[in-house]
Amino acid sequence: MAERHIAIIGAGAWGIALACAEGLAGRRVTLWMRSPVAGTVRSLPRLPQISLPDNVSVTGTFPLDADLTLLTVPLQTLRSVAARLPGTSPLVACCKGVENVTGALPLDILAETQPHRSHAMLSGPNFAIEIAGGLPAAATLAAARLDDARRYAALLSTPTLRLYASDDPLGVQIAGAAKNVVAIAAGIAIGAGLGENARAALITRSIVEIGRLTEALGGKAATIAGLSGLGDLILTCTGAGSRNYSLGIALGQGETLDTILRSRTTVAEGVATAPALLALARRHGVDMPVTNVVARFLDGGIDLARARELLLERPPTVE
Ligand SMILES: NC(=O)C1=CN([C@@H]2O[C@H](COP(=O)(O)OP(=O)(O)OC[C@H]3O[C@@H](n4cnc5c(N)ncnc54)[C@H](O)[C@@H]3O)[C@@H](O)[C@H]2O)C=CC1
Ligand SMILES: O=C(CO)COP(=O)(O)O
Repeated sequence: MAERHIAIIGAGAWGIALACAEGLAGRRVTLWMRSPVAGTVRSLPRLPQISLPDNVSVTGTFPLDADLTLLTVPLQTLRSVAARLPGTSPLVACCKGVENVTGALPLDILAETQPHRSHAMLSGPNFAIEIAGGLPAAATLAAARLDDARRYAALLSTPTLRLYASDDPLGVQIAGAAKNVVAIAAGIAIGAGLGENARAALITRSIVEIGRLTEALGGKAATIAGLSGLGDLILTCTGAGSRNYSLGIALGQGETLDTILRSRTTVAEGVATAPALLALARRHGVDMPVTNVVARFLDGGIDLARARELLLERPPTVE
């Protein structure tokens, strides 16, 4: 079989990690970054401890001839980057979130900016540093047509990164966006000293609200039990490496959002996604209590004491 060429757009932690995984699996990889690079670059600022495999080239020019193009820029910048992409290869969104201004999901943005190309979504419980280090992991590759999802999953799977195909891109996108918001809630619970029981309750109840929104938008609630839903909730709501969870912990300990954001250079997608996800749910008449508390707390509408009450004091209904 001819050598496969994978283009990766965005050289943050996730782009670097996927470049390592694909490069080590023997594929030719072109990793695009917005700041021009000179000469042969083997390590990049977001994961400085990682050395890129030889078959990964880093460039400031958009690649033209890839078999598949992965988009690994932060969700809020996806539209501006996708609109400039040349070529015809299928596009795989690897970013998680809801666009703040428009309420668009990743594949809505690709449909608007690149209407003539095929689109898919990759999402799952995957900390970049572990993927870059070749540790075993799994994720979901979803496309509207299962045949496409299978093809792209086969093209991208590696001996250590197992990709499962899905024909529910909507559910996978909602799950990937919502888990970052829930991770902030889980962090707040732990940071505020509410305990691990409280966190487990939050994670479990969030599955219900994410499933409700997914169904209301035409997706499958069962997707939320998979890698992009439950899998990523477990990782992000308990893993110390999560930026959303650690941001929540700092908030729960009383730090202000401004101070936390000023001390960081990496993206915590849940911050911009929380209000957009809540607005999306409201437009569809879906109640999302966990998302509601996170969005209101982040915008200063409620204080920590009220957030704690709201997270834990809803009258129990029927499970
Ligand atoms: N880091 C992780 O473990 C994982 C991240 N993701 C998702 O991948 C997406 C990217 O996250 P990370 O790579 O971790 O972020 P990061 O914070 O490490 O890096 C973001 C990168 O995007 C670049 N960037 C920012 N604005 C840009 C623009 N307008 N045009 C071009 N490039 C721009 C930055 O220079 C930086 O290199 C997010 O949606 C995140 O949720 C998904 C799975 C795992
Ligand atoms: O999406 C991720 C793991 O699947 C990364 O989570 P954070 O963005 O919270 O670090």
